[in-house]
Amino acid sequence: MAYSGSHDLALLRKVVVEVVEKACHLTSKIQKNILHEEVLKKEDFSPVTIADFASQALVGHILHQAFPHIPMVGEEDASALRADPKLATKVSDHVKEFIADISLEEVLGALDRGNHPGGEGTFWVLDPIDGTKGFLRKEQFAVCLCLIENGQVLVAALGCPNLPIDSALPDGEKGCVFIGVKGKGASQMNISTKKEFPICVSSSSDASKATYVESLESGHSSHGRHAEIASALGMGAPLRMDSQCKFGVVARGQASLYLRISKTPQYIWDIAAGAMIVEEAGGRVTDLTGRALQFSLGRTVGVAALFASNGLIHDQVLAACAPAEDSSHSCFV
Ligand SMILES: Nc1ncnc2c1ncn2[C@@H]1O[C@H](COP(=O)(O)O)[C@@H](OP(=O)(O)O)[C@H]1O
Ligand SMILES: [Mg+2]
Ligand SMILES: [Mg+2]
Ligand SMILES: [Mg+2]
Repeated sequence: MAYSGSHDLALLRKVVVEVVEKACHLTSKIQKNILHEEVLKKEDFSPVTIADFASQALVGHILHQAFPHIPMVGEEDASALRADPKLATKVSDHVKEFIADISLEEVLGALDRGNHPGGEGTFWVLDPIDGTKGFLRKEQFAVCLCLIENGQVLVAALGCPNLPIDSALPDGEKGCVFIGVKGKGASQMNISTKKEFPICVSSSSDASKATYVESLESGHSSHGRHAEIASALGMGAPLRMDSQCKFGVVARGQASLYLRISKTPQYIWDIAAGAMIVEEAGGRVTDLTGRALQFSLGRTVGVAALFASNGLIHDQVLAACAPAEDSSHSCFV
């Protein structure tokens, strides 16, 4: 459906793509030589690195300069860095490679811009590195940014520096950005050449011939439950990868289904940008009961289990999910 609000979507798209590209360059550079002491453990034992912090500071600062009145929901904040001045300086030095005159205090302030609670209204949603575990394994990760207005994603970009541009050439050139604009479709851009082309989901309506994709980390979603659903549909083995690259892979038709049956309510920064890009590419994203995801509930989407498909096989997947699904997976609000 065409957007009829007051935002200039073309301008937003330009800024979103440029800032995500910058964050891809920054994070890729850090990924090559990341040191053990540059990785912290959060309270939930998940890792966070200087690259996550630097990426959020860079994106937060640039967006604040361009759109001072739009707040941001971001995964990270500056509290760990305020307690560790040496690490804070490292982060700041990386950001300075892109914004020469930024001060340490501005870097920390830009990071803390991610503390917005979400809900109704207009705000950015940023995952400065999605798939930090993949990032540390030198595998897939994504910089994920979108703008949400009253629960609707207007513009989204997924920067995937390590994803092969052509899925038929897994050892070929890597680095693409998936882009979605409300009502205008989705595209894939090559990070180095800037060449861009429209993408669409696969046209296969035969679930038994479909490829599905899931997290590489078995602790992030239930590989066992996914396998039961895949088996009921007659699907083969999954493709596994970290991060919202999985949404990109569905959006460009490389896979027809992304299953994410988790036990905890999913954060909007892990889902919103990728889900919108799949929908703009012609696919569908819902919880396991077929309800659309909600991005106006706060910092989570309220549900722990969801899937993205090419649309054509969506009802078949819903039917396969239905019999054994534990209702506690479906809604937490
Ligand atoms: N136990 C868990 N259950 C569900 N999701 C989890 C999880 N632990 C971490 N995550 C989320 O899974 C995301 C990575 O997903 P994936 O497995 O698809 O790469 C993480 O994003 P970050 O890497 O940004 O922290 C984190 O938010
Ligand atoms: Mg994290
Ligand atoms: Mg994430
Ligand atoms: Mg993250």
